[in-house]
Amino acid sequence: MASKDKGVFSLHRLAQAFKCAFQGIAHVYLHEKNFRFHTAAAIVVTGCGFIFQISKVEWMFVLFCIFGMFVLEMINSALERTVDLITDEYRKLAKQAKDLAAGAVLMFAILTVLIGLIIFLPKIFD
Ligand SMILES: Nc1ncnc2c1ncn2[C@@H]1O[C@H](COP(=O)(O)OP(=O)(O)OP(=O)(O)O)[C@@H](O)[C@H]1O
Repeated sequence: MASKDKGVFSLHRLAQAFKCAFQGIAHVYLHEKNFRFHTAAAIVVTGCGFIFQISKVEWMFVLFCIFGMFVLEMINSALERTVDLITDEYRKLAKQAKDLAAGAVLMFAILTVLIGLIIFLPKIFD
């Protein structure tokens, strides 16, 4: 019966899903300083995009980096909370899980910096 109900489209359920998603975004913004740092960086980079009048394709790369960073940071935070929910003891697997997620964020941050340099450095020197 419950699985049947899930298949039925409901505006109320859709609104609930959006509400939960926005609560997640508000939570990560309020509780994760890295997320606030990414937000500040995103505002600066967006400003630079307008100042240097970057092309449509460059905007696509910039937006991909900005939203990719937000998404990864949120997944990292979700994983940290999940691990903390499972154990508050020191566990090798808990360390690996958290370090892997942090490593994924770092990898994307490096990509973001490289793309930023490729787009903005030539314009700065022009
Ligand atoms: N239960 C645990 N067992 C083993 N190692 C852990 C455990 N919890 C955390 N660690 C280690 O401590 C590091 C920091 O963990 P923590 O949960 O404090 O994340 P953080 O990087 O401080 O998070 P934030 O992004 O919120 O600053 C992890 O990357 C991991 O190496």
